[in-house]
Amino acid sequence: MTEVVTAAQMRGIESAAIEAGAVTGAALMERAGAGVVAAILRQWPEAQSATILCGPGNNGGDGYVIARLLAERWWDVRVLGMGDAEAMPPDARANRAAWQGEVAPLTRANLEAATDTDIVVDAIFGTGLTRAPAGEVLSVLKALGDCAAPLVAVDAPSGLCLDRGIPLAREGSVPKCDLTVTFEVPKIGHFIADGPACCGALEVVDLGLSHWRGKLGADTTRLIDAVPMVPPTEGTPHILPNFRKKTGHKYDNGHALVVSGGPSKTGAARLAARAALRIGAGLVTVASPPTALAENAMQLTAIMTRRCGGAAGLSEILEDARFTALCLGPSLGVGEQTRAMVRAALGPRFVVLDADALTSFEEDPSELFEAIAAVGEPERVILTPHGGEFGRLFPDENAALDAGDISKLDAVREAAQRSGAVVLLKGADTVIASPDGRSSIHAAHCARSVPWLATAGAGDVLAGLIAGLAARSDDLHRAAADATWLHVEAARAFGPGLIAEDLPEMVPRVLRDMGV
Ligand SMILES: NC(=O)C1=CN([C@@H]2O[C@H](COP(=O)(O)OP(=O)(O)OC[C@H]3O[C@@H](n4cnc5c(N)ncnc54)[C@H](OP(=O)(O)O)[C@@H]3O)[C@@H](O)[C@H]2O)[C@@H](O)CC1
Ligand SMILES: [K+]
Repeated sequence: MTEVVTAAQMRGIESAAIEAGAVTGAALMERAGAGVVAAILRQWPEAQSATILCGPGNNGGDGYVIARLLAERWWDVRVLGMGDAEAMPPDARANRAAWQGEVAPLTRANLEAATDTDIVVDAIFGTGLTRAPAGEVLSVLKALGDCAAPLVAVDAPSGLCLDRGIPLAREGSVPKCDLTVTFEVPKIGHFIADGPACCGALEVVDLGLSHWRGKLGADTTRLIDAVPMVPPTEGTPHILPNFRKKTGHKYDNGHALVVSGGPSKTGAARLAARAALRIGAGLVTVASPPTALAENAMQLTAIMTRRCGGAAGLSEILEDARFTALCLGPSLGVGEQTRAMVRAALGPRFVVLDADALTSFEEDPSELFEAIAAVGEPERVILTPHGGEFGRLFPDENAALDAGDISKLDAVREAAQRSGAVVLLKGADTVIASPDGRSSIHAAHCARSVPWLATAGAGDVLAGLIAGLAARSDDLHRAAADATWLHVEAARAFGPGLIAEDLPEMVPRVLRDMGV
């Protein structure tokens, strides 16, 4: 998996390399600018002219390198620059001085006058954006949205916070780019919240800093491959070992239990159960209230059924230690009976709590967190809320997220610490965080965009995939990350028209195509 970093971590990598004498800032800027030029030439081989918008810092410095390199290729290049050249950081100042052409002021009027350009390059702000753009530069950013020419962002669409993926000014203040070219390693803001929609396709230019990247802490966020990058990442070898079943007895691949709701509320559990079986749990059983047993049994074949009378019945079933993972919540009903079942479920096995198992603790989430803590074994429980359920369980984190004070990543990390559980917050940007500090992001954007996955029951399937993988795994975070990837991949493989029942049926094809 690829790491994704904050702006501060990126600065740390860059300055460690420079301080060690391995590279100069000027050389990095040249590599960065050359990387953007190469990406532009690949993407728009017919283009001949560009308007480069250069900011007052090193992002602007990259812009001056790009202007020079394109002019050397006989492109017609126009530069609009912001700020006083003397006040620029040294490498940027040197590159501005090396630019032989004119630098017109970066104003909305000058941008709108540049109608005859093939490409517009946004090199106004990158990782150094510290506050909301205002005044003339804000006006320029808004006007960029109306540009007819393709828009290429250097490191980031200007105005986007690369830690939170949100505009630092108000909505509409970050241009929607066709291509974003970032450096060395993608930033968190490229993948969460508004980031992917603003970035367009994302390309990463290697600056040769992998040695210093390797010194990032263990709590660095991972990107769940395959990522929406250009060119597309080839293969997904890291996933293979986890998807491959153990040769041997069916019990060697675990036994997943999915708890069903009552009569006419049983479909969600069956969807989850089928997903768990398809992803390779050795056995899957649906625990059903007696009143819904016939309804479940009539629609299940390879999946077994067990009569389960409430929390006491569940405890009895779980005396069989061969149940290695449990999924509980889809269509289970909200209330004390579900709370009691959750308490009964927590124990020496992986437990996926979804939907009603989460909402049932809305009045007092601490009751759930105390029950999880009482199990004593870390990383045994995963909570898989959508945005609404997350707000019910973690109102403080959710309020800070809504206010833009913290990123989705940090909100989920805090939720993992607060709950003592792995937390997976669903969305087109899915974030997973564990109490041990690990975090992962999956962005279903660009080539991996699957709007048709927003369909009834898709969440139940995800819960089942996690339970099925966890049943034969020893790492719940990893199982959740791989299930998230597979969920999107199955939706991509089916395409538009998808309904939740189709997702488990696509799993064999996806696994086969991966070479599992
Ligand atoms: N990391 C790497 O390996 C490499 C990084 N490289 C490049 O460097 C970029 C980072 O450069 P950077 O640190 O100079 O920051 P950058 O984004 O240019 O902005 C800072 C300037 O903007 C200003 N400013 C900020 N907010 C503002 C606002 N709202 N409104 C107005 N002004 C505002 C701020 O002013 P100040 O806050 O100082 O008053 C300062 O002048 C990075 O994104 C990448 O492109 C490559 O060259 C080489 C390899
Ligand atoms: K930029």
